[in-house]
Amino acid sequence: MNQPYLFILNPNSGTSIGKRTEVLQNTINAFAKKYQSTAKILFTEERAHATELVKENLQTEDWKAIVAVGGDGTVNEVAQPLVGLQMPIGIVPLGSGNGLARHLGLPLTLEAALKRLFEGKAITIDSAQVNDIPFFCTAGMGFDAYVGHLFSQQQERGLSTYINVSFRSYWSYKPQTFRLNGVDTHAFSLSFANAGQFGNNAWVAPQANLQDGMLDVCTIKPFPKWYGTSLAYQLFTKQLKPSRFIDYQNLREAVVETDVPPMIHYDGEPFQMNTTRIEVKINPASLRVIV
Ligand SMILES: Nc1ncnc2c1ncn2[C@@H]1O[C@H](COP(=O)(O)OP(=O)(O)OP(=O)(O)O)[C@@H](O)[C@H]1O
Repeated sequence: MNQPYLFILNPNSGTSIGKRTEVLQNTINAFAKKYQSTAKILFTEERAHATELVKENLQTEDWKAIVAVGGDGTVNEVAQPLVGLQMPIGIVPLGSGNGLARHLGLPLTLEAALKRLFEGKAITIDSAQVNDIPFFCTAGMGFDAYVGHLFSQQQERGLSTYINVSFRSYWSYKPQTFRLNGVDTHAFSLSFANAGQFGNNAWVAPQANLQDGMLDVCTIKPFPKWYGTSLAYQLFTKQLKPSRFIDYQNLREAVVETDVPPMIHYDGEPFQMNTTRIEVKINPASLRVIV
């Protein structure tokens, strides 16, 4: 028998996990059996529960990997306790955006993702943190954080809800001023990219590399409304590049100061900071992930 796998499923991720828990469990067990392994399957019950489940179960067996079944928020919660450890995370990307999985080129359907998991190899990637909150895909302030906040308040998740919320927010959102490494920066959004995309193939930093020990910091400056369509086109065709509205910096760390504590997002999860000084930094080669 091969080493067992621990699966953590978030029934709230994406649009389908909660509706087909039995099928998911049966499929995971069938794959484990096919690869002469076993699977322990646990479901999260609330926000942050995945992190607790990983901590409680980390030492109970000689796991081959701990697998997040869900979106970037679930990956974040499962990965947090694995930073700096040899234990790899596996990803079955059944969330709404699946930014990290898409960047890594992982399959997005259940069967294909499980096949890759059981046949894949572990690589080591960078992780990052915003103050003391780890993130693995992207974090940011401004428009992205605002959309993340509104998205989290919707009943339905999934891509269509995300587009709807983004489109509605676009008309009312007012750019803000951030002091980025001592420089006053009036911005529509400020994004810190470990991976290159927010999810749903919205590539905010197409050049981002998960193994270069650097963050790609993307400032989208305030732009006229007519530029919005062109910006969206560039974002979704992986063609965003420096221009009079877009600025990139390649940094190991950044300090952002604001007048009032900002709303941020980390891996799409909205979070209201309680401080006006935000430090973002990269932790090179700190997470093993099966690809
Ligand atoms: N049982 C649960 N009930 C409600 N919310 C939960 C539960 N378990 C976890 N959560 C929360 O669900 C949220 C969404 O999870 P996740 O990010 O994986 O899905 P998603 O937003 O659909 O996908 P993505 O982040 O890729 O767009 C996270 O904030 C997570 O903490």
